Amino acid sequence: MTEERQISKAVISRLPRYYRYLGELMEEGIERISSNELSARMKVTASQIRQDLNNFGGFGQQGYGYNVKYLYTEIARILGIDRQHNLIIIGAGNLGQAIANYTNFEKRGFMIKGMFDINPRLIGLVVRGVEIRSIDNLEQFIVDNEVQIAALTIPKSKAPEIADRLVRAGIKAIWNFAHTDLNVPDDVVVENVHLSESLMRLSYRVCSMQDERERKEREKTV
Ligand SMILES: NC(=O)c1ccc[n+]([C@@H]2O[C@H](COP(=O)([O-])OP(=O)(O)OC[C@H]3O[C@@H](n4cnc5c(N)ncnc54)[C@H](O)[C@@H]3O)[C@@H](O)[C@H]2O)c1
Repeated sequence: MTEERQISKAVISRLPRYYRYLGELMEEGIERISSNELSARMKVTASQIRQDLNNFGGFGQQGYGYNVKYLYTEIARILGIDRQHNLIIIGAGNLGQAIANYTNFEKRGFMIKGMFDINPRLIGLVVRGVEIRSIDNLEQFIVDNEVQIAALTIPKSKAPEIADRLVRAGIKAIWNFAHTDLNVPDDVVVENVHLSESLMRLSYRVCSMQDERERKEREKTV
């Protein structure tokens, strides 16, 4: 993974989208694609695509385009989704159970090994084959199951304390859904997922468009 360290965060953040489009191309039986065709599908400029994909030694060939399967496999390798990651979910409420019920994570190599909660009414229940366990058994479970990633779907007031426990137990990656920023050591990565922030961005865009339409209407009537 040494060469990947130089790739900018912006490029890395775009790779999952390339991966999704390439997967769709493979499903359609398309074996190769030019940057122009990919650009039309993805609605990003062909030069952006060339720049992004050139980071990996240029999978494209003049006059041939990109080999879809090769690019798909390489991006999977770069993202590390060609290997298995063991994952646990902390907080087996609405969101935790929704994540456990989603089957596609396993197809990407993310194996949900266990769920943890403090609610005695939930402990012992099984969600799509994944048992909900007492948080008391967290540390031992992490070691026994070589868990690398923990999804945090607990109230924000509990998140810092649980994050500390996870880090002490050896967790290296936290998928944080709790609405709070976590303080973790440098060798632990956190990916925050906040649906409400995404909705706020959507709100801004829809309101801006509406304001613009109203401004134009007013100009017409003046
Ligand atoms: N990031 C997002 O986009 C997003 C979206 C929805 C909800 N959330 C947040 O995710 C969290 C969960 O939401 P929800 O709707 O599933 O809530 P929920 O109340 O249904 O589930 C929370 C679960 O966490 C458990 N819990 C509480 N303290 C715990 C602890 N110390 N250890 C283990 N388990 C503990 C509770 O018993 C409960 O089962 C909330 O903080 C919510 O604000 C985030």
